[in-house]
Amino acid sequence: MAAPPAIPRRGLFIGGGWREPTLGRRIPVINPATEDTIGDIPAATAEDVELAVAAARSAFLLDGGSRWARASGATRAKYLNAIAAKIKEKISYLALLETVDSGKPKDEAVADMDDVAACFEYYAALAEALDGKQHAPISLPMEEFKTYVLKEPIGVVGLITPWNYPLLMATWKVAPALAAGCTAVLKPSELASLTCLELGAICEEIGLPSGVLNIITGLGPDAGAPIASHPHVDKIAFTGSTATGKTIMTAAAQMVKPVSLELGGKSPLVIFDDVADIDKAVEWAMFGCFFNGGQVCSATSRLLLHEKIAERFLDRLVEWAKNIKISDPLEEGCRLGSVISKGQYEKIKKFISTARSEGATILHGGDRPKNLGKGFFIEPTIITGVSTSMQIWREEVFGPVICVKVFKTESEAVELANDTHYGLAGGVISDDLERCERIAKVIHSGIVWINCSQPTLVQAPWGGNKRSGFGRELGEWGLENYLSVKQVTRYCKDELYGWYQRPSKL
Ligand SMILES: NC(=O)c1ccc[n+]([C@@H]2O[C@H](COP(=O)([O-])OP(=O)(O)OC[C@H]3O[C@@H](n4cnc5c(N)ncnc54)[C@H](O)[C@@H]3O)[C@@H](O)[C@H]2O)c1
Ligand SMILES: C[N+](C)(C)CC=O
Repeated sequence: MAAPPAIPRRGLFIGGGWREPTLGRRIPVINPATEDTIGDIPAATAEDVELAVAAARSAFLLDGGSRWARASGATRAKYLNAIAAKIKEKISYLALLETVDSGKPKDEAVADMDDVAACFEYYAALAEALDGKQHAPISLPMEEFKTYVLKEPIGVVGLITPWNYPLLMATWKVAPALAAGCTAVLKPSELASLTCLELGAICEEIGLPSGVLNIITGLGPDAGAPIASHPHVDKIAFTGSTATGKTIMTAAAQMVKPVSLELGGKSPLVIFDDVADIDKAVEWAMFGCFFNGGQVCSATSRLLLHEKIAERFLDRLVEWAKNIKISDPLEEGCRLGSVISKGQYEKIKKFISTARSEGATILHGGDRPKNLGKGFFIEPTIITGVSTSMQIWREEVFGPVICVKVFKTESEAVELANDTHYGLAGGVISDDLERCERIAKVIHSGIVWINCSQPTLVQAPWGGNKRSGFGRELGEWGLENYLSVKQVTRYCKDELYGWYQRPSKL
């Protein structure tokens, strides 16, 4: 088993340096796999947010913006590539920190850190490409005007992120925001902030200009809310629960501040009877809801099985689920770690007991694994006998819990797939590709996977519809989130425009 890493004691990262929170408060860091307190993080309040926003604003405006906001994209790209290089250099350490902070298996944390570095590199390339996209001419049907477009950074952005992929979800915002020329205040989740604070240390090491990225840790209402309502924060990008998303949108609305919201989900995975290889489909169903302990916004937690394969499929699913290595996430080969916190553990247990009391069947799991007396571990859980009015069908669990329904026809499958207020993702597994394409068009979601579940590609747009939020991260859409489009129009004839009559010369 890998040795647990040393936990650094960090302050808030503001204006390129470290400072203790104004009120001196700190929040304990608990390793969810052992329940041990392993360190603490600063608990920022509105006073610290003031300092961070002021640092970000002055970095945005410094020297007329020539140091950052109006520097060439190529200049900013050098910093983003330098951050990526440092992440790669420290990958094992960062992955171990993420593991003990979040409870996710070490192998998953390593993959997350790879994705973090790749995301910084990707947006470095887009920052460079942005230089060539400035002054793009607009074709006009007249000659007296010439128009071109500038893409400018929105300003100071507030980035508020969740705990399930702590550094990766922060990176999905930080990398494009900095590539665009914005300056930022990042507020990661109080439940997992360690790697985000290390990002501050990396920015310091590579010499990122002071104030370009500020990192404030603390509770949502104390440190997140003042960012959302701050008059000098020009945009909020938020990933988290639908409930918090609504609060943030309400606060931002008071200043007509733009927001992008990546919220929760209850995504379907539809599996047809024509699949030749049942095990291949079973593995994707597992990946869709047990990866990261099911604490994935896009988890395909509603499994829809064609009646002809349902029994066979569920038998195999249970066999595969029994075979998952559940252990301390630092152990080699671990494939299911603990969930993030005691609160989340209890919430998931409550979802399972409510499903049981509403008449569903717990086909597999539902409890703490017998070999693990400590830590917030829950077995991979498969629930059948579900009706569409049950809580387990309607609400996001954010844990390793799949609920299953059986369908007879393609149209019934589509109706069930769309029977949700959410609209983040969905998947279909069938050997009939025409059918897959047909279903991809009619699932109401921002993402559809065919013959898989969960691949996340930095080049492709990510985001949802309905109560899963709006706006798209990743790809070129992720950069547009942080850019404002300005038209510049010039009158270019020597003559008068000629609308008003020239007064006679005296
Ligand atoms: N759509 C996506 O891409 C995506 C990705 C990851 C997670 N999520 C969603 O995130 C949720 C789980 O994450 P969570 O429990 O950290 O969510 P959460 O809403 O509890 O917290 C998210 C962030 O908001 C902050 N916050 C809380 N209250 C606040 C307030 N009043 N004002 C400002 N900030 C506040 C928290 O401190 C945290 O940093 C799930 O619903 C999941 O689906 C979505
Ligand atoms: C997209 N993903 C899976 C990395 C994070 C969503 O929770």
